[in-house]
Amino acid sequence: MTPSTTASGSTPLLQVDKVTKNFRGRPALQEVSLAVAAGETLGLVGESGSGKSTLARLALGLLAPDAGTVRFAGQDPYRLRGRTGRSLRARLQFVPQHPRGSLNPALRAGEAVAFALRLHGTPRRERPEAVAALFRQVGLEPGLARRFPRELSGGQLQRVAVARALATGPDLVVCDEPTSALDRTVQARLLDLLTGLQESTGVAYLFISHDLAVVRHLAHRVLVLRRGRVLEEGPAAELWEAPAHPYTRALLEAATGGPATP
Ligand SMILES: Nc1ncnc2c1ncn2[C@@H]1O[C@H](COP(=O)(O)OP(=O)(O)OP(=O)(O)O)[C@@H](O)[C@H]1O
Repeated sequence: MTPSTTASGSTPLLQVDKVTKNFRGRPALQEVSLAVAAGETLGLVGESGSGKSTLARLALGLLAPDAGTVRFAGQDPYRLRGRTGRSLRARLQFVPQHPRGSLNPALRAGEAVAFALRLHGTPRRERPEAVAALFRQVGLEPGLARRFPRELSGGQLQRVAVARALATGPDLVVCDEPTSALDRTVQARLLDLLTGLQESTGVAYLFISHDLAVVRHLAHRVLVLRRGRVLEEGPAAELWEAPAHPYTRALLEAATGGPATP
C-alpha cells in the first residue's frame, strides 16, 4: 500500500511510513502507513488485537518500529530527548482509555493538570488560574480541581485527562478508546467536547476506537486496521456510505445494529 497522505495534500503533522512491529516474532503491524494533518481527525478502527494501541504507542514515541519510519513534525518521536525534545513532546499528547489508571490517585485533579503546566514551563504563580481556565474549557466546574480521582465520575475523569493533554498546547492528541469505558450519553458529550476543542484550538486527533459509530462522530478520515494491516482508508462519509471491504461492512453493522447498505 502506498504511503497515506492527508486529505488536503499538505505536509502531515504525523507521518507513519511502512511501519512493521513484531512482538516475540509475531507481527502486530505490517507495513502500515498513515498521515495526520494539522487540525484534522484521523479515526483508526479495527477489532481487538488489530494493532491499534501498538500504532498509538509508536506514534507517541513509546515504542520504536522494527522497520519503517514515524515522524512527528518531521522528527522521530522515539528519539525526542533534551530541550528540543521536551518542547516537541509537549506538542504531542495522549488521552488514554482508563484515566483512573493514568491519573495518580494521590494527586488532586487540579494538581495533575498543574503538573503538566509545570512541564510546559508555566510559572508557578500562573498555574492556579491556568488550571481553572482549562477546567472551564473542558466543561468542568473549577472547584472540582480539589477532588481526588476517586471522588470523580468516569466522565469527569476523562475531562480531566483532556484538560491535562491540552495543558501543553498540543498540535496532536492521540486518543486511545477514550470513550469506551463511558455510557452512551456521557460518551456523546465527551465527543462533542473534543469536536468543540478542535474547532477552538485547531488541535489534530489520532482517534482510536473499535466502534465505528464513535469514530463517525468526529473523524474526517478513517483507516481500518485488520490483523496489523491497513484494509481500507478514506473520507469518513465515503467509507460510511460505501465500505469497500466486507470487514468494514461488518464493523458498520456492529456500530449501527443493522445492515450498512439497504
Ligand atoms: N507488549 C507486547 N508484548 C507482546 N505482544 C503484544 C504486546 N503489545 C501488543 N501485543 C500483541 O500485538 C497485537 C496487537 O495488539 P494491540 O494492543 O495493538 O491491538 P488493539 O487493536 O489495540 O487491541 P485492543 O482493542 O484489544 O486494545 C496483539 O496480538 C497483541 O497480543
